[in-house]
Amino acid sequence: MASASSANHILLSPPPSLPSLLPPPSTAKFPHISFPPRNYLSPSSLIRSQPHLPCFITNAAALNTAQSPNIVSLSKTTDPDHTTNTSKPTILVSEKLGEGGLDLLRSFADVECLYGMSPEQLCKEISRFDALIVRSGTKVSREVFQAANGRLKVVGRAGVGIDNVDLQAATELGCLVVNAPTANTIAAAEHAIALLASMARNVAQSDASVKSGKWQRTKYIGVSLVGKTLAIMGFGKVGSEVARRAKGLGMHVISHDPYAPADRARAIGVDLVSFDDAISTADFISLHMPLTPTTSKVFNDDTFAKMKKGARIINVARGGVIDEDALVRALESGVVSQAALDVFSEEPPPSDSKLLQLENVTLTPHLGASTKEAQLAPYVLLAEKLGRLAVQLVAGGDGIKAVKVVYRSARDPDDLDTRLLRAMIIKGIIEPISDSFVNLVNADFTAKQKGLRISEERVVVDSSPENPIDSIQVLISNTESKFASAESEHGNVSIEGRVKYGIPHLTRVGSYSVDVSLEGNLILCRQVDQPGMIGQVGNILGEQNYNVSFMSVGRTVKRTKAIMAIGVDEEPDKNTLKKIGEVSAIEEFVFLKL
Ligand SMILES: NC(=O)C1=CN([C@@H]2O[C@H](COP(=O)(O)OP(=O)(O)OC[C@H]3O[C@@H](n4cnc5c(N)ncnc54)[C@H](O)[C@@H]3O)[C@@H](O)[C@H]2O)C=CC1
Ligand SMILES: O=C(O)C(=O)COP(=O)(O)O
Repeated sequence: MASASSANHILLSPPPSLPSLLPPPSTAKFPHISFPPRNYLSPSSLIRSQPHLPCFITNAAALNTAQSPNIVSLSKTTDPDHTTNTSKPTILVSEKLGEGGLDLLRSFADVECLYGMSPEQLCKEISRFDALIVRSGTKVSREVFQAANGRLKVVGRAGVGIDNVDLQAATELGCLVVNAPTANTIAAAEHAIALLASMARNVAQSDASVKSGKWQRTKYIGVSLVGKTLAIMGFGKVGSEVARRAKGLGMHVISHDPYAPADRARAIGVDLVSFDDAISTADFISLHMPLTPTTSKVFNDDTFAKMKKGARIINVARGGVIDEDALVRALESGVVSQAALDVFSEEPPPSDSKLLQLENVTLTPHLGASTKEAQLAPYVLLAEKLGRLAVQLVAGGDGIKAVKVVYRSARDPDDLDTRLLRAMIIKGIIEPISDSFVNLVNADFTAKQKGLRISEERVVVDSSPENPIDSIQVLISNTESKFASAESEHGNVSIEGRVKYGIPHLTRVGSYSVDVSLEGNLILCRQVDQPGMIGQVGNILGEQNYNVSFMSVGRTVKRTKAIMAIGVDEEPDKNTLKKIGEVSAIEEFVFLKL
């Protein structure tokens, strides 16, 4: 998949069987790295909000490090005149990212956030930076790469679409471009469905009408979705999620995508059809292809003319795939009866854009990726916490040789890219017992160096396909636990966790079920399952003013043995822990720092 062509370039072509963000074959020369489709575990959210790692490092993990000179050199910064060396790389963030993400970037780089720059300002500033992080609002043009004067090594796109980055110029000028293609997939799909349903029922229009004092029940009679045909144009990550949801609404779903595998579509009950068949038979047309030279203005006078009269269009992809003047004409003539648009060829659209004036158009300001969930990476956090917890359960910690990770998910195992999770588990295991700083780039290498073998298993389970992962289990074999109850029947130290309501939870220790959020500190006790245990331990902690944040009791058989998981805000002193250990019904206990 990856190949290096010269000292300064990382060249990647999409995996042969997978659709890429870019149209094959010409883009194989671009230095853009894309991940397999339907990988919900990408680090997009990291860069957006809680990054343990920035996106460009993440993407570099797809490569052999020997093939990634740009990444390697990022840690050594030279000014444009090559006169001074600084120890930290410099990163320019030109659009808003979450504070957690910025903090992490700041831990290894000098980060400057300059939001709302004009193109001229960006060109003026860029030569001071080794890396640039953008979202969809910054145009990284040839001029920007040229103005960088050779210093800019990587452009990280915190999101999917990389149409705002001049990839050709990046290639020519030796700059790596990476994106984070998956964390906002669900957000974008849900937004498409929101627009589909609200358009069909005139929600935005009637809302404005009621708020202006009117009560127009007849004017806003809508159309039903059930039994209608929806054409998904671009059956990639977002498109296929829209398809799943539309099937749930009782729609007949077809799709056009020249590169999508038919069996993947069939598995969701979607027929892949030609472009003309899709647009001529659909009642609703939802756009999910990338903006490329091939797809630019692919919806134009000619194609609108082929549509079923009165078709309705949703665009959560890119404004540029539609010729907006042609759309206005189609809307005015009734060829297209309604449109719901999240994206525009120019953002924000100019105030005199006709699209802003037509009542049969619903508009949102590029909100596709803007959900709280798309900005978080709870699974990544879960993975790290499980690693951290597992290592603390091992007697003598650093003797760990083999770790097995079991990912349970309703999704096809081939769709589960676990690189980031594996890296975070390794980080969680290694960092507490060594001085190493582990990130996605060096995780596998560091594990190998420490003689740690990591094996992974993906198990399909019957759970909600909405969740990328149902649970993650970390097993450490050939070792003794300092908390014997954490050992499974096969003698492995075993813990399991899930993301619940967006928060990582510990759900199993050994063969005991528990249910505690992985925050703060944790005391695990095994005791005789009898009344009054929670009170006794709670009192000991309370007497010393230690605040208990949660408690959960798990047992295998009633009135025999139970595990109590107690969350505490602060680390109890030795004396308090000793007192807990002296409670007669408590057989063993361990204090764990999360
Ligand atoms: N509104 C928003 O906030 C968001 C917008 N997006 C946009 O959605 C687009 C799709 O995102 P993903 O599904 O993650 O990308 P993806 O790469 O998984 O899917 C794109 C699909 O389009 C197909 N395609 C390429 N050329 C085509 C053509 N001429 N006709 C039909 N299909 C074609 C590809 O084969 C691929 O299957 C992104 O490129 C981005 O521009 C993505 C996330 C959020
Ligand atoms: O990820 C994408 O392609 C998007 O369109 C989201 O853009 P944003 O990061 O919200 O500016």
